[in-house]
Amino acid sequence: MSRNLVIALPKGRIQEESMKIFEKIGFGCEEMFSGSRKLIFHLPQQPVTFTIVRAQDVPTYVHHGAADIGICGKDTLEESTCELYEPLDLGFGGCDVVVAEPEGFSRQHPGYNGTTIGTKMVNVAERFFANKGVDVEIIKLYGSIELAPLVKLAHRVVDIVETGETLRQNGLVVKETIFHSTCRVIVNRNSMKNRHRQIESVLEQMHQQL
Ligand SMILES: Nc1ncnc2c1ncn2[C@@H]1O[C@H](COP(=O)(O)OP(=O)(O)OP(=O)(O)O)[C@@H](O)[C@H]1O
Ligand SMILES: O=P(O)(O)OC[C@H]1O[C@H](OP(=O)(O)OP(=O)(O)O)[C@H](O)[C@@H]1O
Repeated sequence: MSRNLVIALPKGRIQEESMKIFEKIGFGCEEMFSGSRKLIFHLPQQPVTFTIVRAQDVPTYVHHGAADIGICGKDTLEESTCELYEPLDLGFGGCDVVVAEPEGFSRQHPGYNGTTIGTKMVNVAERFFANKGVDVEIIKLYGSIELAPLVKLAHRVVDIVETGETLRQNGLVVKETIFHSTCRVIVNRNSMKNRHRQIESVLEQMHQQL
């Protein structure tokens, strides 16, 4: 008998919605909803295993075949260098990836050339500015991105905006939107071939819930 279908669920703000969509297609797991600290859950009635993975690591687990299927934001996929299938847009987890700056900054410095950019999303930022043919210095950060321009670590940031509250409370404004992001289902390339019927059926059922 083949091994269980392994599904990588993202920890954090998109975890609950991700679990809910699987619950709706009959892959509910009470223990997983109960605040357990376990990172792996085998469904009792089905050949399905869930793993709990940091959102940014989901593409890596799926790319290497440690999971057959995963859920993560389009922003995470754009940042990742993994080769994956991305068959379904789930619609939730909506946010924009933007260039933001202190209010009024562009009146004095309208261009990007010679400026510094603070961001978690180094690959996205590099591609975006390279496509514009401008020369910027990118500074890799891991969080509190909006702080960077306030303390003169960087002129601007590339970051996620959902409600806009973090920008507002820190006196920043959007200069440009790079793209809109929503959560996607991703599938390992070999799994898509070797477990085609099973994965197609899961995708079809998920699609029906949207
Ligand atoms: N306000 C938001 N901030 C960050 N991500 C958001 C927001 N709203 C929706 N998202 C989506 O949720 C996904 C997961 O975000 P989450 O903060 O849980 O994980 P993460 O980006 O890996 O952060 P962390 O470094 O805290 O683990 C993002 O990749 C993005 O697609
Ligand atoms: O538009 P909003 O609704 O305010 O959401 C956007 C903020 O949320 C995220 O930060 P997060 O909470 O993940 O903090 P961190 O970057 O410090 O990890 C993101 O990096 C923005 O700072």
